[in-house]
Amino acid sequence: MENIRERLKYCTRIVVKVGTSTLTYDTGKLNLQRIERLVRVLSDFKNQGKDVILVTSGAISVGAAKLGPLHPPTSIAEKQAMAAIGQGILMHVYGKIFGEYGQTTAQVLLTKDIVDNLHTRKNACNTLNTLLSMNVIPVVNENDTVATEEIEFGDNDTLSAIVAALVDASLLILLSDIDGLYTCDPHRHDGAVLIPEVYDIDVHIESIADDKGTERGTGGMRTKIMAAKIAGGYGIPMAIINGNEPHNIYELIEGKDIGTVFIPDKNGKKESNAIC
Ligand SMILES: Nc1ncnc2c1ncn2[C@@H]1O[C@H](COP(=O)(O)OP(=O)(O)O)[C@@H](O)[C@H]1O
Ligand SMILES: N[C@@H](CCC(=O)OP(=O)(O)O)C(=O)O
Repeated sequence: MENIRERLKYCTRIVVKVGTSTLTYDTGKLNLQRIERLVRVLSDFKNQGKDVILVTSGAISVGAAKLGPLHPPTSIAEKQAMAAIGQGILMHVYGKIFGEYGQTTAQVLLTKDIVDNLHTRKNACNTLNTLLSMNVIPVVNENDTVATEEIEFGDNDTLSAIVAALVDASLLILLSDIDGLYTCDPHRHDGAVLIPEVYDIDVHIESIADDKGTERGTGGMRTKIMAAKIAGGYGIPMAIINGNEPHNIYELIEGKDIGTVFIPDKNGKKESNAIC
């Protein structure tokens, strides 16, 4: 069987999703050391001629931390307000650090209704692809300030898979607080074993992915499996690797045995921009 990991080095358009627990400390504030390392790796990929799209979480956490511990969000409106505060801080930090490596970033905020509607989906698609043609790094998040239940993705794992489809990416990487998909949640069970490759997301795989993640993450493994299904449907491989050391992305791309790689169904659509 062809080694999918060997092929990862040829991926030219990469979507990287980073979650709140990877981006922030327990204080809710940004882990600048880690962000700097991540930005350096992604900028290096740009210098190699690859297209890079960053899907970032963290707006609510960073906004709440800015207001201080006396203001924990208690309602949806407060979370939305905190996202409005935090999103600006996130973009300022990304803009500054990517700028130090000569890269230009652009903020793209999406909600589910935008992607569900043919007309607005086409607009999102055109904007993302035009930014990439301009050599810009789109920095994507859910538009939390307006997202309520009916129009939200609810988690950035799913959002990142949709974004990967919108730009016809060759690889989606989820940076998690764990090394990949295990036979059961290692935080709750002993004897969990890492699964290096998944060829078929069947009921067994779905049953081992728990939705209870860490306190600061959303969705646990279940939303990551949903993301792998969406990406796989468009012929896009997805990897889950530990984001504690952004250098891990190099190892993955070099074909090293790291994380879990979901191999897409050969019958996946894989028409160019099939979703648009
Ligand atoms: N089968 C599984 N394998 C690995 N982790 C799992 C599994 N089931 C549930 N999890 C949980 O999912 C968590 C990762 O998801 P999450 O908390 O949403 O954080 P993030 O989005 O930052 O990766 C892990 O820390 C782990 O506790
Ligand atoms: N859009 C939200 C994060 C949603 C989300 O999926 O968070 P995470 O599980 O940390 O990737 C924010 O920026 O705070």
